[in-house]
Amino acid sequence: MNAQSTSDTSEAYIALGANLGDREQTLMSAIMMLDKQEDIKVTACSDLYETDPVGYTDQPAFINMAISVNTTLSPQELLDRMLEIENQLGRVRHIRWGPRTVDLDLLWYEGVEMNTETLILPHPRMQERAFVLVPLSDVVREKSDNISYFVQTAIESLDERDGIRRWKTCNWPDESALSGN
Ligand SMILES: Nc1ncnc2c1ncn2[C@@H]1O[C@H](COP(=O)(O)OP(=O)(O)OP(=O)(O)O)[C@@H](O)[C@H]1O
Ligand SMILES: Nc1nc2c(c(=O)[nH]1)N=C(CO)CN2
Repeated sequence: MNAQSTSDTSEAYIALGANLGDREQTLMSAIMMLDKQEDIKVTACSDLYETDPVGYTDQPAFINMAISVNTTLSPQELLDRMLEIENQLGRVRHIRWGPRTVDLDLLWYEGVEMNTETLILPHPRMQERAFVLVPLSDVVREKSDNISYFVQTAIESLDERDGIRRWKTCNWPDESALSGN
């Protein structure tokens, strides 16, 4: 059974990005692969945004999204599943901040702050990235917890919000809502 919202489940937020191959198809595959796991349920999905590359700029535009999940996994277990999915979808690491088939970042995990060699929470660079915060604001809008306040405050503090274009809507779990927008 998929992870439902009970006392042993936690809410987490994941950012997705892609700028190689069929970006939209790859991102939807990643979301479906997460949701198919017994201990992860995807609960909401942002719109899809086309975004100009940040950091290393000589690369194609990205599609960026964010999702919320309920999970019974620990933060590290959840990250490990995300990295497995990146590998299954053919991600190869070349240049830091360079082109990628798919990138999954764990942004925030309910009630957890941590800093290990393999996982930092909340994600250390999320506050400065419009390509993360704008999609994330779609999925935190209805939330009553402090993530919503955190995201809103961070968006207001951004120096730069250009280069982010709404591309398509995503009415998860109705995949057909993606086509023909
Ligand atoms: N919150 C986090 N989410 C995802 N990866 C993290 C996180 N904290 C630490 N990491 C570590 O970062 C490593 C490298 O991640 P990745 O290759 O996706 O970086 P990047 O996308 O190039 O850059 P950035 O981290 O700035 O987005 C991962 O293998 C993981 O162990
Ligand atoms: N627009 C955009 N730029 C980026 C992105 C991304 O997802 N979107 N990811 C990066 C590495 O994490 C570096 N630069």
